[in-house]
Amino acid sequence: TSVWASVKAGPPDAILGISEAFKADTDPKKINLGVGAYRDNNGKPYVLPSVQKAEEILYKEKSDKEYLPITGLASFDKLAVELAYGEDSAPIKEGRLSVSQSLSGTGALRVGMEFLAEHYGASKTIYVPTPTWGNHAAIAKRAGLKCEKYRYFDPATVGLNFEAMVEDIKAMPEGSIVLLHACAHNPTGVDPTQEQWKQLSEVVKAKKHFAFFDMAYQGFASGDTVRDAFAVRYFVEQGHQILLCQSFAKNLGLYGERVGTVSLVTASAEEKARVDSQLKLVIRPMYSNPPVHGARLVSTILSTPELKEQWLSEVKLMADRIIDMREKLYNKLVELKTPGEWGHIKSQIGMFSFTGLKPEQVDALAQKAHIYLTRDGRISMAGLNDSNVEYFAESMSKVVK
Ligand SMILES: Cc1ncc(COP(=O)(O)O)c(CN[C@@H](CCC(=O)O)C(=O)O)c1O
Repeated sequence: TSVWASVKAGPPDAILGISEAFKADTDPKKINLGVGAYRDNNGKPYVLPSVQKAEEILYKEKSDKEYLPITGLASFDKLAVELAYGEDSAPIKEGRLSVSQSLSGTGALRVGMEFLAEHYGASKTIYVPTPTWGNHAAIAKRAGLKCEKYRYFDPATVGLNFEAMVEDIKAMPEGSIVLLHACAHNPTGVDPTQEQWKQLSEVVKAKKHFAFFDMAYQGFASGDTVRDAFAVRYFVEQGHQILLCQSFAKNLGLYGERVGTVSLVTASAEEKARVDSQLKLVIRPMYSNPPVHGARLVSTILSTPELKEQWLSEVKLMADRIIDMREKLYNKLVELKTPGEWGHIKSQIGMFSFTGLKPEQVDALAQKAHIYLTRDGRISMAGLNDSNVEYFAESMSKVVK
């Protein structure tokens, strides 16, 4: 028999599998609201003009294709964490922020969790919100961490169950690892307020928990990269030694370039050096060193003032278009007298709206209306535009009635 005779067929990915089903559908009315990837008002992927300009600059530079260091392109690492933490962040100024380029956000999560599994003594359990991004638990498992949950979303109010979240964080064994979405929570689009983040910092500190931030959407929630980094910067100012996973997939449209960072706040430059050396020992046998092109693009943009300004206006344009689609979808659903309350579609922020649609309603939308979204009822708002939002609202209204 074949060497692989015993290999079982695995399930399609809950998110990326939706795109496969969408591609296979031949109906011209089809709409893909699955994968969290921005599309412009014509439904097309958007290569940011600032990225196109950086491509031209790089092309003229005719750089070589040599290996990067294990921790990536140094200029990219520096500029990326300055964007996240702020240029005047104490760990950066005091030379005690350990940072490595990563294979986008997923790679940062994997390296970060493997690092904790090996070096974080207080716990081998990471607590993730309910619900959370579909890949978090699988990454934790392969990284060697146990994955548990804390309450987060309240279906009754379609909002944050802050009291339950705090209660669960307080109930975790001291020193637990708490995964926090820095902004634009996926899949719910529901974030703590700045006031609530301050309370969360106190609760995490009181229990000596470890704050593990996933920031995949900086700039995408509010259109303002500083505002979206509030939680990360506040926790650092409050003295938490956080780990941060950063992605440039969405806010710079570099999905397939796989550009991100993983960073850890340490106590001193000497400790940073030891942490750096152990990060390298996790990365080297995993993928040795990261791809150079995307890092050069980001480094070019963030180090050229007019390009950075242009980029910031582009990320705000993307965020604003999504907010515009929230308004339009809400108005259409109300116009169609769709049973139920739909205000959450407007109040949620970031790429996604957690509609409240049930799995069987999601299946009906795929089968009858050729509209694809994840079975938890999440829709990627950027999949909507002025020419399909009415059709989507009508179809959604039908399955709800
Ligand atoms: C919270 C969160 N963390 C990390 C990532 C990883 O993104 P990278 O591309 O590795 O930087 C995503 C992407 N989630 C999107 C995109 C598709 C996917 O990878 O699932 C989504 O949920 O649709 C995410 O939503």
